[in-house]
Order: sequence, then C-alpha cells, then structure tokens
Amino acid sequence: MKRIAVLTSGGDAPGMNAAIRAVVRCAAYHDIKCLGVAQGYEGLIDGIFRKIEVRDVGSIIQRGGTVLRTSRSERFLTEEGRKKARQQCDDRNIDGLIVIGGDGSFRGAWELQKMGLPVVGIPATIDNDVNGTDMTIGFDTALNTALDAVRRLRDTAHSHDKLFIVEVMGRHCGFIALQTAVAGGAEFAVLPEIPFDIGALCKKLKASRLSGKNYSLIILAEGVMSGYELQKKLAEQAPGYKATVTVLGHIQRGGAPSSYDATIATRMGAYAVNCLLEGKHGVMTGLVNGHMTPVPLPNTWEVKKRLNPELLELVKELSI
Ligand SMILES: Nc1ncnc2c1ncn2[C@@H]1O[C@H](COP(=O)(O)OP(=O)(O)O)[C@@H](O)[C@H]1O
Ligand SMILES: O=P(O)(O)OC[C@H]1O[C@](O)(COP(=O)(O)O)[C@@H](O)[C@@H]1O
Ligand SMILES: [Mg+2]
Repeated sequence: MKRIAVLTSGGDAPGMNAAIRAVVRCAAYHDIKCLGVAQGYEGLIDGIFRKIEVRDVGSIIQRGGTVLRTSRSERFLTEEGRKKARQQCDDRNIDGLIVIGGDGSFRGAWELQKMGLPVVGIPATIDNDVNGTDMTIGFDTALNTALDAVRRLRDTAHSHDKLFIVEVMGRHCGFIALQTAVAGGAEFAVLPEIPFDIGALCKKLKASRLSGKNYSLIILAEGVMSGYELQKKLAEQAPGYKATVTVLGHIQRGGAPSSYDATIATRMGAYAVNCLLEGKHGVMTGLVNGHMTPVPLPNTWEVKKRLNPELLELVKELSI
C-alpha cells in the first residue's frame, strides 16, 4: 500500500475534519502517501485530487464541515460516472480509497469496491442511520445543538404557557428526534419509524393540561411532515392548541465536533488506514460496543438500523 485517497460525501457532519486528519497522519506514520479528493464523488469523477500532508491537516480537528468539501453527485449514480471515477483512481495509482459519509455514500463506495478498488467507509452523518455502528460521526454534536435549542425554547414555552413544535433533521429516521426528546424532556416525539397518530397526540396534550401543565414541547423529525403541516393538523383536530413552530434546519449540521465525535472520528480515521493495510476492504469502520470493528459495507444499508426501544418507552412514560 503506497498511495491512498480520501473523500467526504453526502451531508457534512461535525467531526469529518477530525477523521480526515487521522487518515492523513496515520497514513504518514506508515509511510503511505495520501491524496485528498475535492467535493466527494463529483471531484472523483473530475479527477480533482491533491496531495495532503501532515501539516496540511493541522488545526482542523476542531472545525465543523469538511475541508475537502462534499457533494451529492447525480453523475455518480450513473455507470458512466462511476467508470470515470474508477479510471481517475487508476491514472493516479491509488491503492485504496477511504470514503467518509453516510449510507448513500457507502452504496457508492461498494460500487467502486466491486470494480476492483479497495474501499473502506467511515460513517459520518448527523442522522446516525447507518447500521453496524453504534454511532456515526456528527450525531452527538447535532444532538447537543438540538438539545441546546430545545432548552432555550422550554424557557420561553414555560414563561408564556406555549406549545412548541420543534422540527429537527432526519429524512428517513428519527434518531435525532428521539434522543432530543428524551434528553430535552419533551412531551411527544413524532418519528418516521412510528405511524403518526394525531388522536394520541391530542389526547396526551389534553391530559397534560388537565394535570396542570400549561406548556408542551413536541419534537418532530422532518421526514414525517413539516412543522407547519403538523401545526395545521393540530389546529384542525384540537382548536384549543395553537402551536408555535421552530425549524432547526442546517444549524444542526455545523459547529465544532463534541469531544465524543472528535474522538470517534480520530479512532475511525486511523482504523480505516489500518484496515486497508491489513487487506480488510469493502468494509466500514464500525463502533460496536466501544470496539472498532470491520463491518461489510452492504450490512450498513441492507439492514435498517433500529431506534432504541428503551428510549421510545421512556418518552412515553416520563412525559406526563
Ligand atoms: N445506490 C447508489 N449507487 C451509487 N452511488 C450512490 C448510491 N446512493 C448514493 N450514492 C452516491 O452517494 C452520494 C451521497 O449519498 P447521500 O445519500 O446523498 O448522502 P449520505 O452518504 O450522507 O447518506 C450521492 O449523491 C450519490 O452520488
Ligand atoms: O442539506 P440537504 O442536501 O438539503 O440535505 C438535508 C438532509 O441531510 C441531512 O442533514 C443528513 O443526511 P445525509 O447524511 O444522508 O446526507 C438530513 O438530516 C437532511 O434531511
Ligand atoms: Mg444518508
């Protein structure tokens, strides 16, 4: 293994830079040259590679976003695009590629692996929707950002006897919504994994009010519906409940990685290089019960990662 490349793909996540730094430094430690690919699969197709050395990744461990930049690439979804990308790697004698991204990026990485390029994936997405790893890089930071917002909203909700709907990210999954609801002490979590029941929500709000509670917080994952749609449904079903909507949006994607995210990103970056060195490829650097584990890439999306049932129960039991 003489020369590897690294890229970031899909939605950015706090901690991606810490992972890039670890990849570059671990590669240098083993005397392997490292090339950075700009803008994910877009840059791979267009051949935008540049050498990155140990000093180039100084003081990025604490920065959010990704210094390599990222993209969602339509072209990479085509065979023609992927062939071009594969050829760009051959032209530069790349022995292995490290893909830092989420489930979509791993599907793309697997296509490259099938075309004969050794690939290792590092899970990084605020959504945490990657099977085979307890946590993805960026999830913990996004949670803390959402929690901070919820705590601020609770202050004003309490002061004004208000009902708040807080829309958080999560297109197909409710990890951010569920954990924000648990840690933020919300009354209700509306999640893509659980069929939405407006009747149950109204019942809960009424019971809460009857028991003397004058304010409530509903945490809604964007994948179910928008905060404004839920506001409208509530107004139709329970006219006494006028909700105020806050959409957290892309604020959840930025910021310095938490200590947890900077640590797992560092561990995963180094582990990815070691996997390539040991001939383990077509795998993701999974964190399983605290241990770094090589997880076959298809396992990361073929099995849907489940929400923690204990947390689901806790939202129901404690929000009275
Ligand atoms: N089935 C697939 N085959 C090939 N490439 C894919 C596939 N799914 C996604 N990709 C590539 O990975 C990119 C990132 O995926 P996306 O789902 O947007 O983000 P994430 O990796 O964060 O989940 C896509 O824009 C596309 O180029
Ligand atoms: O910024 P975009 O492209 O609109 O994407 C928004 C989506 O990206 C995410 O922030 C992260 O998703 P991915 O990791 O799959 O890219 C989702 O929570 C959100 O739905
Ligand atoms: Mg994804």
